[in-house]
Amino acid sequence: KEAETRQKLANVVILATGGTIAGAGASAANSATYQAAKLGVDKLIAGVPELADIANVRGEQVMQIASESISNDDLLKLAKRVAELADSKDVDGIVITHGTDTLEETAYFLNLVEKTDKPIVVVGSMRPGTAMSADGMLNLYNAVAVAGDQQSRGKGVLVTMNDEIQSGRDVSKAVNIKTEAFKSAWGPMGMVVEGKSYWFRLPAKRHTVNSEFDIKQISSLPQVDIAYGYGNVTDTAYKALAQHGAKALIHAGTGNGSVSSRVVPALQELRKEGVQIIRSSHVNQGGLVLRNAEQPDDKNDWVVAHDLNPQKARILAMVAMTKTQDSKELQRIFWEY
Ligand SMILES: NC(=O)C[C@H](N)C(=O)O
Repeated sequence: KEAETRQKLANVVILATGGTIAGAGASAANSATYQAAKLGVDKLIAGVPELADIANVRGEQVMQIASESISNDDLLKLAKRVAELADSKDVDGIVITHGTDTLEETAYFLNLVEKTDKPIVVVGSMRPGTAMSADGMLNLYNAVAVAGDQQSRGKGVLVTMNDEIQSGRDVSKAVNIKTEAFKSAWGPMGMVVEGKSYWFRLPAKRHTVNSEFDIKQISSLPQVDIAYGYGNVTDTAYKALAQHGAKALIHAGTGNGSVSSRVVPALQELRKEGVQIIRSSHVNQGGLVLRNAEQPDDKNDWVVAHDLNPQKARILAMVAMTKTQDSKELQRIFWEY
């Protein structure tokens, strides 16, 4: 009988990368002071015995780091392992445990390059497992539930935090310290409660199986950097980043992606030298940047990041530039993904 139930349950692989969900503090009162990336994946799984009721779960430790230190090479390594597992007949869904600081970047990267409709769910926590009211156990339980659910197929890479199912493309860490940290300008796709998913929306942008990008064809990512817009800004950072090899610069602009008059000439010059200039906005939620509003993008041959925040725009620019160096193609990709 038990063997029969096990056969019916979905096979979910948990790929652990570190972060606060694997963190440990000195006392239960330490909800914000702790070391990230301490616990191994087997301990994470053992900490939530209820996982065995909803899926056949096994774990792999892909890396053990705090997510602010994730590099492009780490992204490639993780994405390639996800692709291998997605190809495997005995894997129904994949969960990635991850630090929350760059979780939105990894989730968007996977959303662009994984050619599978199997559920891929990225999850983290705001408090370490040693803290009072730790959120990691429930977030992980929900992630496994969503990854093992047939209904989650073909909806792009997902993020489960704070009982919500979010699109990996749209979601962003908008708040720190609190457990309600992850928000999307366009709202969550659904809720997951007591291991059951409730869906309300679908993503409108191209992802996973409908993406023109495939991790199996990507072996390295071009250097793309971000420079920040603010009052009294100079062009120093932009020029320095280009000098140090940036192939594209994301302008984390004020408001509508506006650019200071002190910076415009340097960006026009850098574009002439071949660096792609991509205007995005650093407003907190929903920075929609329109082409030729604020700046004459057609004349400057610049690209706008659509609704992508600067860190997500960096991810898309890197992926896109593995295929094209043409600014018009880049702009098409920014509209479509
Ligand atoms: N809550 C967290 O996971 C934060 C941690 N610094 C990380 O991103 O790894």
